[in-house]
Amino acid sequence: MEKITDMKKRTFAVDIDGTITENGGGRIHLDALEALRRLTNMGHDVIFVTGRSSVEGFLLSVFGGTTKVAVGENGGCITLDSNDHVLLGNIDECKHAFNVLKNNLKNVEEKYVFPRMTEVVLQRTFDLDVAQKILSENDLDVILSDSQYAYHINSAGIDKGSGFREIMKRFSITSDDVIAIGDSATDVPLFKVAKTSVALGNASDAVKSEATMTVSAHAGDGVLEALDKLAPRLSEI
Ligand SMILES: O=C(O)COP(=O)(O)O
Ligand SMILES: [Mg+2]
Repeated sequence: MEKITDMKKRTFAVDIDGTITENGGGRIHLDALEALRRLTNMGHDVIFVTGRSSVEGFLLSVFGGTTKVAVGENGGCITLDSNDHVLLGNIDECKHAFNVLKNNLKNVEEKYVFPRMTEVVLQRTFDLDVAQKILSENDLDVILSDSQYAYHINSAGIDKGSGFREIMKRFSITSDDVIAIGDSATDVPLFKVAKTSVALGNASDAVKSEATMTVSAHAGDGVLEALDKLAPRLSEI
């Protein structure tokens, strides 16, 4: 397992819900956030990549003291500053897919979240496989995914991996330098653009099988366990 003992700059691509939050309510695991701030102070980049809005991810980076850029909307939007957003997805085709689902399936309801510019966020109140079948029968080229907190309808080709690749292009980051940390299926595309990927203890076996390493602790405790394994020097500063 790779250890960060050299001072080569790394980029940590970190999920939010189920990764640095303590529970379904979104409360931040403060020790995990402090460890991520320490990594930033050491000269590494720590970038949140989330299914929440990119504004929430950006604000967390400001208040948390990590790198001031965020990928949100499950890869659909990047926020570079308070009024600088890069839209990578197209919300109209997501809204059309939502209406088709609503007309063909019971309990398809939007989730009340912060406003989205590129995707539709749904409550986890219907069978995902049945919904996927309806979308393909209607030739709707969108992605329906489950973060364990919400279902997301994103444009075709839009996921956390494509969103983070946009960051990598803009900041000349190579996969070798990326360490991805996450808990759910929506993080798997992000794992695939990283040389090192960590699935937390609360991740499913399917998600764990897609990561290069797993930890036993859940959420924020799992982030601390992973950083101890990857960056033992962290505790020395
Ligand atoms: O809003 C969600 O779907 C959960 O977001 P996450 O990608 O930070 O886990
Ligand atoms: Mg998550």
